[in-house]
Amino acid sequence: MTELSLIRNFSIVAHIDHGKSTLADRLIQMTGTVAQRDMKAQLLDSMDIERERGITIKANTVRIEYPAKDGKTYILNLIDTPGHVDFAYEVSRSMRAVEGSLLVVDASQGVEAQTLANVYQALDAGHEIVPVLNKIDLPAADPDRVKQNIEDVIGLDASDAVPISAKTGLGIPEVLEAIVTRLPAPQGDRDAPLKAMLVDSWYDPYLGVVVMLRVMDGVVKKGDRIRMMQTNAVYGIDKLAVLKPQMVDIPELGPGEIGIFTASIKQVRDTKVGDTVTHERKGTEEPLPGFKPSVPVVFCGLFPVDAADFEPLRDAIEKLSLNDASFSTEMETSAALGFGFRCGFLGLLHLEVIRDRLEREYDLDLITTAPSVVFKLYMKDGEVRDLHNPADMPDLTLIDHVEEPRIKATIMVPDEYLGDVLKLCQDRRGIQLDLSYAGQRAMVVYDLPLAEVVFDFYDRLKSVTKGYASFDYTISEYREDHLVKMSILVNDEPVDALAMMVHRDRAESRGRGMVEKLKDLIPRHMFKIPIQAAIGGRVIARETLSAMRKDVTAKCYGGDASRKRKLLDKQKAGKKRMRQFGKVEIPQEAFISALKMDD
Ligand SMILES: Nc1nc2c(ncn2[C@@H]2O[C@H](COP(=O)(O)OP(=O)(O)OP(=O)(O)O)[C@@H](O)[C@H]2O)c(=O)[nH]1
Repeated sequence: MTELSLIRNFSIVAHIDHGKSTLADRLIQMTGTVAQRDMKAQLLDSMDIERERGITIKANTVRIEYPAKDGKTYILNLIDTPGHVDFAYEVSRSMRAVEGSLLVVDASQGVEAQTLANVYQALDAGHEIVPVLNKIDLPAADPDRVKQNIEDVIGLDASDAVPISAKTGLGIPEVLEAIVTRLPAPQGDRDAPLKAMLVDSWYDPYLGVVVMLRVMDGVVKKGDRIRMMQTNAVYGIDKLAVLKPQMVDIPELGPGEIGIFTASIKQVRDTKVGDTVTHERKGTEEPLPGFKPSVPVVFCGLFPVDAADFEPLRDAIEKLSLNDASFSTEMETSAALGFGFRCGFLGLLHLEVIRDRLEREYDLDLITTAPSVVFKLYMKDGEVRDLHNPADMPDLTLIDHVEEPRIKATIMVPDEYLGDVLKLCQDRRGIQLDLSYAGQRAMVVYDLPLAEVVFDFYDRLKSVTKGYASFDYTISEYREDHLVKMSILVNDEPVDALAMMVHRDRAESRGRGMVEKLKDLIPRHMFKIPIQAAIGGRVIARETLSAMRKDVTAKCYGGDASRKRKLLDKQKAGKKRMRQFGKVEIPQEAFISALKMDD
């Protein structure tokens, strides 16, 4: 057990690519936590295992021993927080497990949207903050400008910011001293009942569920029986360890300490980030305040291209959800796409990560239906329903009104692109809340409907700003708007996977856009195909795909058999990515492309 005054707990907050991982590696290396010659091998090893097992090894969560200039040896606990906005709630909880943060800002770039979002969370958690200016080895680095930028945009005193190069190692000793001298030691009472926060958890195929915790009060030992206060589940601790970054067993953890335990827990779902862990007997009465579970906000359907892949898809989804409590799934049947799953995600990135893993690691060909948010339906009979799938929208006459989730989005962008960004936000039904400048960069804050952002907002933002904008958001509230379900009919039959919720005022233009695109995306058939967009029974847009005249094999003159076969094989391969719908074949890209909005 370590004396409180010799412990420092911290996290690193940064915008993506500003050097958070490089700095963490450097801190580990400089303190000899991993022997110099093992450094590369070891960190790479754990990454290989990570890839191999498909699990997250918390490479950036580490306990470091640091002999400081004052002659004492300190324990520094660095905890890694998920970097993306989708996990904002979990980040904000895990921030409460530490007392301070290093704020890393790229000295050649300055403050970006995620710098802001992350630093605000650290400030909310009551952190002491040490600004660190990274990449000063770059010719473009301008530490003085970026110091000023931190003061202007964040309002944080940056006069004592530590200039470093995580790449060359310059300034790392100063960072270690700053952690000891400028960040506060934790507080806690060793004699009080056990109160610990569940900071993170992950599934390890060999150990089962691994739980990371931060002890606030009391002492936890190997063999103890503990209770999770939210779920009321009781477990016996099998293994208690600290991460250096490899697991090293430890007999007990006292106040201020951070470590991991295993306890024959089956699913990550049973461990809720932010929950309070106490002893089964003589535990604390009072859980840590402010617990709330994270809820999925973006839903989409995942269907196998080949119906025979349904079982493999089910297995893969089960495996992935073992390690991801925030990914929810249920079976879904679609007239157009057959059997699949309706899946819920914390946000768009979360969706992309899961879909990519299913396709890459499990080698599945998937059709993803348009992402949709959860709408709240206020029915005339007083009931309130959550609508996860536009295809399930009840008859309009039964509904009093519909509410949709809104977000508060912060976008930072160089001046010259501001006009395009404002137009993009305006086109997506945005309401401007704030506009300010820091040097050449503008910061705009918009209130936007999440539904308008879930599809291709990031892509559009990137392309109109040539990649120079940074973006971050938080969900703000549900609000009423005039929202209706738009159906798409191909050859007079509704294609449920293409149904979507739209704002009434935009329905015509969206419908027209959709049918025009579908006309290009659906190959011609031997007959004419009407493509329509409709609201209720009323058609709001219509296109007709004319019939094909020639047989594709006709130009083979019937003579060259091998060529003819090749052509047919090619068609067959193409078909793999097609879905038969009634008499019409719709290629899978139609389901995605048709929904992209062109502004
Ligand atoms: N020139 C220079 N490059 C650096 C320095 N620190 C980090 N980099 C580079 O910047 C890039 C991003 O660094 P990372 O440490 O991966 O950044 P990160 O913030 O952890 O990014 P994510 O892991 O993607 O969130 C890498 O290519 C690094 O090699 C530095 O001090 N100088």
